[in-house]
Amino acid sequence: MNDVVLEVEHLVKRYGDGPVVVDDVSFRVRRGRTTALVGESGAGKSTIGGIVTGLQTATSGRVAVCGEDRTRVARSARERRRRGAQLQLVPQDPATTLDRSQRIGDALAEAVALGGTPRTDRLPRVEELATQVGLGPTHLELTPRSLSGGQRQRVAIARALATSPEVIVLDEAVSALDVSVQAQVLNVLNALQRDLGTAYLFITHDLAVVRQVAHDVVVLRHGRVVEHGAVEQVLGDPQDDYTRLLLDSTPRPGWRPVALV
Ligand SMILES: Nc1ncnc2c1ncn2[C@@H]1O[C@H](COP(=O)(O)OP(=O)(O)OP(=O)(O)O)[C@@H](O)[C@H]1O
Repeated sequence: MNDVVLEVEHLVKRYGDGPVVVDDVSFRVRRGRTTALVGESGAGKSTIGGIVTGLQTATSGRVAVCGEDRTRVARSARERRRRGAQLQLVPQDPATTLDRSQRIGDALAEAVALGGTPRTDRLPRVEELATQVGLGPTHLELTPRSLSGGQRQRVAIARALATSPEVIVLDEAVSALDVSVQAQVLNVLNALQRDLGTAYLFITHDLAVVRQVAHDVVVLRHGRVVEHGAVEQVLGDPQDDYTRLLLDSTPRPGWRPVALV
């Protein structure tokens, strides 16, 4: 039971007076494991990610990280830092969170400092983080502008790792990358999980990605969980029509688009 690092229980979200967009969603993420949250556009995936990371508030329900309640917004900078040390976010587009004119080395040093690493240990820690995500010393001298999309995403992952969090939420973090770069970043994530035991909540619309990284999957439709379980079980023998539909619309080896006549 104590290997549960993220617990979401009966989560409900309405924006203002609008309709319910997250409807009684519950799931868990275990230490060193990956849970994927899948569903088509508008299913409520990013809303759940926003609530879990504290960027949005839930209408009702409960979120706990490492057994501590996170339903309320952090009240102080100290509390935000403490929470950040346990859970980090990697967004779809790191350009939105990386300072375009800041050297990568400085951006990582800032994250390391926020994580509480003593001054004398910061440079070695920055170098260690860069190595962990497959970036070299020359990359640390560059600004995000001079990096490729895949390299920028590695920087975002390194920054998320700076506080040695128990869980990282990745919101469509590889969706904008082409397939070969995507595979490289997914390999980095898998290796880090093996070495560090970090848990991931992987938000994606892409079932091919789910097969490559996730242990468990939660299928969402219109804000509700339609199916939930081990990836092999849910994708290998889907019980819900919507999961079958998602699977049928995912390109696989040998898949041929049906000609429209
Ligand atoms: N700030 C907001 N105000 C009002 N409605 C919102 C807001 N953000 C999201 N919604 C609505 O909530 C529903 C769920 O959106 P959400 O972005 O969580 O879905 P998603 O599964 O992440 O979709 P996508 O893959 O397209 O990002 C949608 O109907 C969306 O229009």
